[in-house]
Amino acid sequence: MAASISPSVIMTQISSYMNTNETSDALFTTQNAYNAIGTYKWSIGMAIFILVTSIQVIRYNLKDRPPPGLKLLPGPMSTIPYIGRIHDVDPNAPWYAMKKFCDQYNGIFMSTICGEMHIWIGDANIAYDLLCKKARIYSSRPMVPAVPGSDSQGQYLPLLAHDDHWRNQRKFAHTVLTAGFNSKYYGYVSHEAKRFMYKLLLDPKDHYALTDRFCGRISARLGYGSPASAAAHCKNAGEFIPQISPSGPITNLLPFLGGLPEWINPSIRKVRERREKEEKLWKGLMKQVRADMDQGTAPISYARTYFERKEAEGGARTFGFDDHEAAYAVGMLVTVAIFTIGGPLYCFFLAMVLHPEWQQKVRDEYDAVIGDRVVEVADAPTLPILRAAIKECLRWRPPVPLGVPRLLEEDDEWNGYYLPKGAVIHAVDLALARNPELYPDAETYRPERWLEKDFPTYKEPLTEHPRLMGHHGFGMGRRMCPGIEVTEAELLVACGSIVGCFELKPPMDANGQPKLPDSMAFTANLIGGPLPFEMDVKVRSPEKAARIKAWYEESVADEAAGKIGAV
Ligand code: HEM
Repeated sequence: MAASISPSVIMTQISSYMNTNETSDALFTTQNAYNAIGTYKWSIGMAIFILVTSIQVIRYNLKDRPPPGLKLLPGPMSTIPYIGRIHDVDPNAPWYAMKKFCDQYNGIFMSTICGEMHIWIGDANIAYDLLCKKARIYSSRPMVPAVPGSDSQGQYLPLLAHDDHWRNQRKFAHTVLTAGFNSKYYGYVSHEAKRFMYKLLLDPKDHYALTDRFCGRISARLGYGSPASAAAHCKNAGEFIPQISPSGPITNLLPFLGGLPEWINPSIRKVRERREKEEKLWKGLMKQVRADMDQGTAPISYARTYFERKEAEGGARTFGFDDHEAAYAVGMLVTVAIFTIGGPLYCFFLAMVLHPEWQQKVRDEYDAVIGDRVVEVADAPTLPILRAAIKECLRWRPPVPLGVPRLLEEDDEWNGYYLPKGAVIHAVDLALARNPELYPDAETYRPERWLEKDFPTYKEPLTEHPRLMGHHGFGMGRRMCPGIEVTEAELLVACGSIVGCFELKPPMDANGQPKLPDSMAFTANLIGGPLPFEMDVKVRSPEKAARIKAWYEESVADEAAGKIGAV
């Protein structure tokens, strides 16, 4: 996604880029033929850089002029023309500055980043006016500069332009996710929660990695019917998300560097290598599912659904795509569900450590309603306190604080302002989540805002509300997130079961004082979550520990008996 720029991000990245020795190590030690280039490589590199920059600056000065009668949106002055505003934006959390500017400019402002216009929306009504009412022209995505062809090669659904690849993949996602929802995700979620708790019991300090792996295993099961690829998917997801983030490769900040050879811009090589590995992984898994289907042993999965539909249609282009695109459609759904759910799940643990009073309320509800078993997806209506504690995490620390960027496909006008074709549009979720009228005391974690009548966000009946569906954190209009229900299911089961069986506390320092985690220490990625923090995870009683062990053994036996995913 085209990147938001920040002053220090650019300076830090440029300096680390200029200092890297990677180029010389990789290519210039053994091949004499390159010696001459080696000697002048920085001169050549600088010459190319200056040439490309000059062309960009000229183009920038000629485009985006408003037609008569219209004006450009207001926005902060650029400290360095063309590059964009480059001070007072924290490179590790640019969303705070963007939220501040949204407030300063009454909910919408523009900035220029490397000659490209970015429009930032921090008001839900304006976002609705543009992204929903004018969905025809506001539903595309810009290419991620560091991932060439991200919008056009029929690969990554969330990044595709508003085209037939997107329509086909979106339909596929809707089909498999709805089937999963209707079948309560085939029991995969509670099945994996038993393993998660057992592993936590054995190794309570490993909570960060276990959280990631829990999401990866469910995702791999849903995608391919087996958790075997979970580790490979977690690794790929962990490398993919920085590569599409402003804080990732330098190309996302200075897109014209994407045109340079790999020896000048080594980040291009890293992206290429990850994509090659990912393609091999995803195509290999599709072959495996096909082979398991031939043996009659393939559990239900997105991949099996694709092949079954293809067979039923006599081998035609099912969902409008070939096997190559099908591999991407499945692989991307598996990948995206790891970091999107993993971040809020870990954020829930953070909130529980910082707010023991809410941890106790969630636990009391578990004791009263669930008693002595793992939470199931079907328990949702009876657990409003748990749902409120989860939803408040997504509002308090939005996992996609800048939204996922859109690309404006035609020139537009809004309230006398000119919004040019090609502008990158961001609905800044952090700003929406801090609306003081909707969310009084917005900076504070207060799940009661979803449970008590005197809050503007309260909704009845509590058997249904609060729920994640309809929350602005999942976007809006045609590109709204299709993964909301599976998110609800995984968070409900994992958060409820873990607080029901364990106590989550801050560790004590040498003076016996609690070492509270930093509630603001989050990843710098476009879609993120808390950085690993210290947390004591203690099982509530020896009886609970015995139950967790028994549940796990049952789950292993169920798996061995072929009961899991046997649809
Ligand atoms: C807390 C969890 C999640 C959050 C906060 C979240 C948020 C978002 C947001 C903000 C968007 C962009 C919407 C827009 O442009 O208006 C999006 C798109 C998307 N999400 Fe999620 N998401 C989550 C979980 C998931 C899961 C679990 C999946 C997969 C099953 C998923 C799959 C997708 C896909 C495929 C898109 C692209 C849709 C399109 O471009 O048409 N998300 N999500």
